Amino acid sequence: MNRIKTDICIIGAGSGGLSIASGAVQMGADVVLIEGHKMGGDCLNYGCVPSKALIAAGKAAHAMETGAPYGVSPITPKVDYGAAKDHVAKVIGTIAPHDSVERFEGLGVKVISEYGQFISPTEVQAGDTVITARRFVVATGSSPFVPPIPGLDSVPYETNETIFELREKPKHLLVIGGGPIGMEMAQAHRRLGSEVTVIEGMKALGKDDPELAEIVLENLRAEGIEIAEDAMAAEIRGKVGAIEVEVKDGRVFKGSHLLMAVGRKPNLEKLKLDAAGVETHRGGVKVDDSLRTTNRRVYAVGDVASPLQFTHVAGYHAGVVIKSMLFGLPSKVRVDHIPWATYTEPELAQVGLTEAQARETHGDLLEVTRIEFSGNDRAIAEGKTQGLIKVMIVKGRPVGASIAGPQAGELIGVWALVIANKLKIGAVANMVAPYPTLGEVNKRAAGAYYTPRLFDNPKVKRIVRFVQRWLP
Ligand SMILES: Cc1cc2nc3c(=O)[nH]c(=O)nc-3n(C[C@H](O)[C@H](O)[C@H](O)COP(=O)(O)OP(=O)(O)OC[C@H]3O[C@@H](n4cnc5c(N)ncnc54)[C@H](O)[C@@H]3O)c2cc1C
Ligand SMILES: NC(=O)c1ccc[n+]([C@@H]2O[C@H](COP(=O)([O-])OP(=O)(O)OC[C@H]3O[C@@H](n4cnc5c(N)ncnc54)[C@H](O)[C@@H]3O)[C@@H](O)[C@H]2O)c1
Repeated sequence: MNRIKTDICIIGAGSGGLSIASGAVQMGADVVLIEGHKMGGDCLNYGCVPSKALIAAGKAAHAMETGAPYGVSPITPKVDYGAAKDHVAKVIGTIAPHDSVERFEGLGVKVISEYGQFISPTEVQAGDTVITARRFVVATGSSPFVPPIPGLDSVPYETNETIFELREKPKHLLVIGGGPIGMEMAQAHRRLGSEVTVIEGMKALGKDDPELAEIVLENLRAEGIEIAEDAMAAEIRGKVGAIEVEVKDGRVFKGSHLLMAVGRKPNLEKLKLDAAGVETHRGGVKVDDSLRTTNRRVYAVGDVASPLQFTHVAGYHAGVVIKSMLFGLPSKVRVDHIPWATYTEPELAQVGLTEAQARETHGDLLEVTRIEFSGNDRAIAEGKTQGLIKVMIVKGRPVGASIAGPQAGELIGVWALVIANKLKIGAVANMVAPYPTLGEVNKRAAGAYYTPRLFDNPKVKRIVRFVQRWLP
């Protein structure tokens, strides 16, 4: 057995583990990084990167069919689904060197390509190496949750770990789960020429503001995607090419392929956390607000420790634990400033509280400004006027923002900045936005806060009339 002593041992080389490894080693710590499968984790190999690449292929196809309003004759694109998957693989391949063993070893990290498991509160074994470390980080991510729906064990199905390698275009894709994975994949496949049915047990895009989610769902339906809500999958039957999903109320949906997208389960099995005295709960590793587990030497970050399962959250966690592990400084996580975006078209993005959450927390103190994209000149020029931004404001400070519309994922950045730094709404209202940009909706949403205060205010009118009388 080889033995290594190090400052920091990280288990899992996905978004969280890689960020910690590169940060810690470049600041002078000795770092061991253990990865049992693919460097880059879910985001690079089975998540964000391939999904956005497939969405890009779908957009290219969709553009060919929707040129008429611009004077460009629409044509039905000839989609080579396999070639679209080549594009996906190429994108992964382009980004992969950044997350590779070679790059990390070049930075000075010792990378071990094995699964790791705790053998004591201060030791992890990976293959034939035992690592003793001052601090450990569990960054093992999550995997697709596949519920025990009767019949599913005898029917072929895809998950996010297999769909990006599928080469034959599904004639009719059934998607169980109307969350971000389900809806992004539904639209990409529809645009690439598959029929698509989404079967959602409750409300599709249910974690977002329902009014804004509806704008997206309306557009997806208009593109030909069938979205069945209140449709909890109860039984699955059939074989490749002929699959049936029966939902609780007896409705039956038929398709050729099935994608399971009903949420995630934390990757805990291989870790033997008991040996380290690290406790878990249903959602993953139990952590305090410094991301420390019940063993104070062990931290946990990213999907394995967070209900907010996003790459940027894993990256944010990395910063929090680096501060604590490397400098021994107090460091706590916040969740109120975490944005997210779903990359359908139109996109759907959120930071802070939704209107309903803000109403519940702040009651009558809440003011909500609303601006539709239909009044934005750039949106009009591009023919993308479907969209709405809402900003939730309490005593002059935004506590949440929700956007459905073109590039909502980019536009939410301004509100993420404002909420992270607890800025006043005036910070956005005072900004000069270049014309004509979609970003002007942010400024207009901030300006709308002042509209009743300035334009519908008799006191302001009296003052202006008074000053005008005396001005030379
Ligand atoms: C289809 C899809 C699309 C997504 N799109 C987005 C998006 O657009 N934007 C966004 O922000 N997020 C997106 N996500 C979520 C994002 O991928 C995750 O939040 C992110 O990857 C979590 O990072 P992580 O470091 O916690 O885990 P991961 O990236 O999953 O990395 C964990 C790593 O640990 C390894 N591992 C597990 N157990 C062990 C062990 N015992 N020993 C050694 N190694 C181990 C795994 O092999 C894996 O490589 C998407 C997810 C999916 C599935
Ligand atoms: N753009 C992004 O940032 C992005 C994209 C994809 C995934 N992700 C991350 O991955 C996570 C997982 O995504 P997801 O879409 O798998 O999960 P999710 O939990 O967000 O959505 C799953 C959906 O499946 C439904 N469901 C559960 N059981 C069902 C059943 N038996 N029949 C029908 N419907 C059922 C749920 O009601 C829910 O709406 C997300 O929460 C997010 O953190 C992010």
